Amino acid sequence: MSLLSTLGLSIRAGTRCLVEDVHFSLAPGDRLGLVGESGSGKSLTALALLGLLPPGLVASGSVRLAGQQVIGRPDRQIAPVRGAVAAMVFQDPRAALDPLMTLGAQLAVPIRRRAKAEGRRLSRHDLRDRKIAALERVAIDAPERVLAAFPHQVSGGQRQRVAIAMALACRPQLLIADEPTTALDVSTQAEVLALLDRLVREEGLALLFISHDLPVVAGIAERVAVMAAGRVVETGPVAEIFSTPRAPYTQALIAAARRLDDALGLRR
Ligand SMILES: Nc1ncnc2c1ncn2[C@@H]1O[C@H](COP(=O)(O)OP(=O)(O)OP(=O)(O)O)[C@@H](O)[C@H]1O
Repeated sequence: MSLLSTLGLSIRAGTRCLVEDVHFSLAPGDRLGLVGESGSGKSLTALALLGLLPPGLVASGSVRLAGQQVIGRPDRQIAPVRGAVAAMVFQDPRAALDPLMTLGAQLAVPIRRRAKAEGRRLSRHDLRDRKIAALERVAIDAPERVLAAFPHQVSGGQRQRVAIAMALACRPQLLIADEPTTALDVSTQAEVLALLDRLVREEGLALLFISHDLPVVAGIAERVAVMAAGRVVETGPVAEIFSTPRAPYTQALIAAARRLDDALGLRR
């Protein structure tokens, strides 16, 4: 059974259609990249998958998450499915983190929620051990210091690592990562991508990785869906999309990536 499947997913703001007729599916452990230029509808698609569209936007069609229909269901019915199955990492970890709470207090929230779902009570000692283990899992040096810090007191890369640790603390089956490295400098981007790649592999997670950057997507996903102007224009295995892109928009994306490689002297 698919973990996530969409069929004819459309999103409207009044009479304006922002996303149209999107369909794809993810089985447990699959890694799908959703690529497209800014404004093509990637983020709205991701939000609609979890029933998290902002007010004023309306989704139609079908989204099934772990067998449950998301579209048209009230949030109180979707929230437990969402919490048990999926977690999301965003472009700007500052938006996902509370600036007035220490990172340790924020990390405690999903750890406690997970323990409660498993019917366990955590002692202060257990909670601390789990917080440290969660930060070690995302390769944070000096976890004690990071737990005591507020978000502005650590680097952008460390903030994103904490956000990833919080997402994984829910023990999801599916991780949705929306431009998770775009706000980071180039060397930190590479480190966070390598970390995500390792964690997804080790935990056997399904991954929906969203980016405007086709080479980045190609490095982490097995299949790619290319979006342009609110529609999926092409879907296929990464190697096939690179070697024989059919849609003119995909051809242009690949040509642009190759020109950049040439300019940087990365291709011979
Ligand atoms: N709340 C909203 N109300 C109306 N239109 C919106 C709203 N949010 C997004 N849009 C519009 O929907 C379209 C798709 O936006 P979306 O954020 O999904 O694009 P994206 O591909 O994720 O782009 P980016 O990479 O820049 O985040 C854009 O034209 C955007 O302006």
